[in-house]
Amino acid sequence: MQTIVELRNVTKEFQQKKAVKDVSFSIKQGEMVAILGANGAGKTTTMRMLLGLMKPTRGTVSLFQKNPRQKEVLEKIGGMLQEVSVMDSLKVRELIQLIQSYYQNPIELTTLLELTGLQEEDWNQRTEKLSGGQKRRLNFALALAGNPDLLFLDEPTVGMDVTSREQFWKKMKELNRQGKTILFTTHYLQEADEVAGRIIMINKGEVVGDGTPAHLKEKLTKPRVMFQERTPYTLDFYQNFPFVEDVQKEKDKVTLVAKNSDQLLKEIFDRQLNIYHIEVKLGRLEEVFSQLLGEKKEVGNEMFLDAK
Ligand SMILES: Nc1ncnc2c1ncn2[C@@H]1O[C@H](COP(=O)(O)OP(=O)(O)OP(=O)(O)O)[C@@H](O)[C@H]1O
Repeated sequence: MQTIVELRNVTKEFQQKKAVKDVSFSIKQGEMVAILGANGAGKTTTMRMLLGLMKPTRGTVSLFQKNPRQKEVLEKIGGMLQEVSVMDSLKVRELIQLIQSYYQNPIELTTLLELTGLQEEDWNQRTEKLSGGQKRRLNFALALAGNPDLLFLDEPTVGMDVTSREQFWKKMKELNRQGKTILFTTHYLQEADEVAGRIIMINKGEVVGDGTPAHLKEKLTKPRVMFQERTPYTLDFYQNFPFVEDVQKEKDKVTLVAKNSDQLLKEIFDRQLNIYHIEVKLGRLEEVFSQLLGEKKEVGNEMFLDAK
């Protein structure tokens, strides 16, 4: 597949501060890529340079082998940035139609409604009257309005409720299957793990990890052997078991963090433990993060990261 996004040795400095340091990566057509990193890691700055909204201090950015500001490129890309700024005096429909008029093959309005979850009754609303969630949907609609081949989404699901988030990713996967290339940032590790084919991790302006979620987890986490007990064993028993690094036990459900999952399984079978539903799983993306980025704190089921 063709390379359509390329950063070569890109550095961005603000006064004395280096927000992005010598970053290089490329993305091929059809990829769905998540850029992850703690607050202030340089994700938005990278996104802005890709969208041609900001020039790198050094290095080159190209989209479709061209400068991101060229008209042929702008016609093929769509972007949704964190801050929601729309033209207040227009109605939703007028604004979308205005944006569509800049593109050669805009997406059909009904398809756009369906993709973005905007309701027909929102259509004639003035944009300043929309709620936060509706404004994000409108922003998403504006990113998609020109039927772009390449989409940039900066924290697209912030502020969305769980159902909206699920629906959003379902649509994104559909668009990706149709061949669109999607690059997004998020702080929700679980959604990156579920939807991204590739994760690029940025820490303090530098790329510190790049690969499929499975590849990163294989490389940087310990596997888990999980099962249920028929006969209860004590925590001590598991802690002293060969090839076990850590133990989590909740009622009859046991998770053993393995130093070596094949050897651990062999020991389990040799000793004929009275257990069932045995599964081997890779470690979690959160661990990849703590390995690569340092401190973390948990909020609900998701992991948010503190910049060090
Ligand atoms: N216009 C600017 N002027 C000065 N410093 C800036 C500017 N934009 C970003 N920075 C700094 O560059 C660094 C990277 O910021 P950036 O917004 O790219 O991070 P981020 O990874 O997107 O963070 P977050 O997850 O919080 O959105 C931060 O230290 C930030 O303060």
